[in-house]
Amino acid sequence: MPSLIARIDPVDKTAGDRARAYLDTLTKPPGSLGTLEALAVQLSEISGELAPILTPPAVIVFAADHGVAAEGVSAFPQAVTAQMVANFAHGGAAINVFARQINARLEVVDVGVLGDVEAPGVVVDKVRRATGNIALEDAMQLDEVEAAVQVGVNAVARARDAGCRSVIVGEMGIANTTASSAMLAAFTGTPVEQVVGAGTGLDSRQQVHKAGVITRALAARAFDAEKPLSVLAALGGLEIAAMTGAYLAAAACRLPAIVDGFIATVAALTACRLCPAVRGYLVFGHRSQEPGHGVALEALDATPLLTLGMRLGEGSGAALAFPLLQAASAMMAEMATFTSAGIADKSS
Ligand SMILES: O=C(O)c1ccc[n+]([C@@H]2O[C@H](COP(=O)([O-])O)[C@@H](O)[C@H]2O)c1
Ligand SMILES: Cc1cc2nc[nH]c2cc1C
Repeated sequence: MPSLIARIDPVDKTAGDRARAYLDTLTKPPGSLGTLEALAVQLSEISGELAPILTPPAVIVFAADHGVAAEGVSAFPQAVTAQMVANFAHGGAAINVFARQINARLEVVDVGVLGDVEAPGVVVDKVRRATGNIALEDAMQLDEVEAAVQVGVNAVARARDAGCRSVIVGEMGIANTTASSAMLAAFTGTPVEQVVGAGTGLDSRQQVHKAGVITRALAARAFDAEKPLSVLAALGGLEIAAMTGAYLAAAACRLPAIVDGFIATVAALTACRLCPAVRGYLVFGHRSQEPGHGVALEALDATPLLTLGMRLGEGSGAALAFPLLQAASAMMAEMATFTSAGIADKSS
């Protein structure tokens, strides 16, 4: 991992300045395309180009189970993780639909599902079968964290080798909002009650129980909040570690990564704590309804593109945001300038 981190350069601010200047020559009042203009600048900073090609996008969904599911912290049984992996493989999940809409290369990676999934096309890269129950023991050993991070790095390498020019990372793992909330509380010191939510649909009484489990885990586990890998080992998840690796790898390849919801943003925060330069490569797709997402976004000083009241995961919100990135790049490539269109510029 140190060699991967050494390969991550800060984004190119000079290319961003060039993009900003070019934007003001296009046939529109300066700044009138709002967030799309900021997005175009960021895509130039990432790629070094005025109008980078972003297609095809890669959608990589990492799946894993969580021992803490035994504490009754999810509205759904643990078996749903494996069942949804089979659904991804057969093309029936929301992310399959949205990935098809944007012509993405979709890959599903089993980095730690408890059982064996008999389904075509799933990449089986199991580091272990589920994490330990964080209320009772560490989620993983440090060498398992490193192996799971590498699973994410390898998945991005496959996507790049297949010609992908942007990366969307998603996840599936029953109880992973518990692991994500615990990690976020550990990283930021935010009170547990402010980072706990319904996940797949807990009522308010069940959320109090979930907060109690997280509080116990935080008290019982040994970790150093300044060492992201130790936080992953004590409280995290195999898919969260793989997503962390995927964000690091996207940055090392100078590819934009679109961050999805709560779990994805906690993984993105983990990657940025490991290497702050990763932040410049991240575009935030949507704001999840999970309350901890706001805390995680604030920790990253991030404003998502869309607010759709979603809380699904799988990379779904990021996939829906992808056309906005395409629009930002296309506007740079295709819009006329004041000069080329013979339109009078703003009077001085
Ligand atoms: O992405 C989000 O913001 C999000 C918010 C709530 C739930 N999820 C999904 O729901 C699962 C975790 O919920 P839970 O209640 O089992 O912890 C997991 O598979 C996630 O993909 C995802
Ligand atoms: C059905 C279902 C689909 C999901 N996709 C991501 N997390 C999920 C959780 C459940 C329960």
